Amino acid sequence: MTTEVASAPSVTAANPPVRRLADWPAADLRDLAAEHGTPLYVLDHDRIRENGARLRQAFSDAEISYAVKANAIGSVLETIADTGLGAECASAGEVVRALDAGFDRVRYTAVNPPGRDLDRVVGLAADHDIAITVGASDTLDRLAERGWAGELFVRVNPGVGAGHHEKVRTGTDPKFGVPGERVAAVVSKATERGFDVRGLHAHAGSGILDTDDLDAHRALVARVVELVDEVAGTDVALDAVNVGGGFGVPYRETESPLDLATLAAAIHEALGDRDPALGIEPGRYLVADAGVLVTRVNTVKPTPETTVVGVDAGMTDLLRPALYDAHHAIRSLVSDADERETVSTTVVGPVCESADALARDRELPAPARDDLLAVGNAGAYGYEMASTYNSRPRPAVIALDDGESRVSARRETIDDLTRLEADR
Ligand SMILES: Cc1ncc(COP(=O)(O)O)c(C=O)c1O
Ligand SMILES: N[C@@H](CCCC[NH3+])C(=O)O
Repeated sequence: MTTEVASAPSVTAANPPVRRLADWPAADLRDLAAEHGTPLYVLDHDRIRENGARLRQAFSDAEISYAVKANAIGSVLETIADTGLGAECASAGEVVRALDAGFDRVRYTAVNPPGRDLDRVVGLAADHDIAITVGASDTLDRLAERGWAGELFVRVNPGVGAGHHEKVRTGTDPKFGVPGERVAAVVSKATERGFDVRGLHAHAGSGILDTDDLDAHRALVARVVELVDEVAGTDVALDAVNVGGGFGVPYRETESPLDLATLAAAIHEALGDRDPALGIEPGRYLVADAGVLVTRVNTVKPTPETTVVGVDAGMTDLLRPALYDAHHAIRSLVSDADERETVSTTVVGPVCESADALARDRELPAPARDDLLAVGNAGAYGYEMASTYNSRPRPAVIALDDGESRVSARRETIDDLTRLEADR
């Protein structure tokens, strides 16, 4: 079903590098909540296209693959596939969903891949453009056993980690990538086995925003280049490097957006006079500010420390605050917000865990029962990391597209929760 919305959230010709929560029209979000209930994810596909356009402009010479893990809803994937980007996938499930959505180029980054995933991806590669990135010598053996002879990247552990939280700094975590001193040996093994080794891959982490961390991008590229040179010493010429994703977006009002042109220049400078085919694989950057989570206030409880505002979305809908202490902007959608006094609040969900808070110590117009609140930057790693813990059905997802809204994912029901269980 499609519904007209009064006005699509502002899509300006200028394509600003950031869209703040305040830029979303409250009346439209209230209408959508009235029609579809809460909690509700709203994803603006026009904004996703804008984010893609800025990336393509800054990295016009690079192969850009969308990291599907940021948001794998079919309608989002279709929108991104239509812009001509490729897909970076972390599992066979993501590969299948990306191909179904129409991506014609897939990069599968196999992290400790289950055999079932390798079987599926190798099977699909017979008919599709799929390259596989391996981060362990064992994965080469397991691919050879399956008769794989396609395009391959070797993921290196760059020893350079960056990102918004220690749990997302993969570049220094030995779980990810081949250690530097083993890279040349793994590349020669892959070549001897007859794989079409295209190049090296590295990823520093996720949510890299500030200026210091641009240095992390430079250091990562410099390390990859060093390893490409080392491999060249063994007479294998690599013609591509993929420097991963991790491009951050501002979650706080005080943060500035990443300057993509500066980032692209830093990467090119670090590549030096070599001219390998450059690949990048951003996820968050495409979808984060294209999404909000709309939630309704159920309880308001004044306490000596704070006003506890109980809403109907929690860590099962948006895990990031509980998992990473991530900051998401939060805003009242009531029409008389300006007339209310401001109070200090802690916004909590309905889950039986003290980690279940969406925001702590936030000033909000005094919330009342049934008010609607919006949580910003919910388009990346939001619905994707939702769970049914506490037997809570997952929220619905609405797409805004060219002035219309449609359901991208229906609200899960309590009956859905038991659909995998055997008959008793
Ligand atoms: C290998 C790889 N590529 C790309 C990404 C996308 O990261 P982001 O969404 O921060 O751009 C990730 C996630 O951190 C990743 O692990
Ligand atoms: N899930 C993380 C990003 C991790 C990306 C995967 N390597 C987040 O919400 O910030």
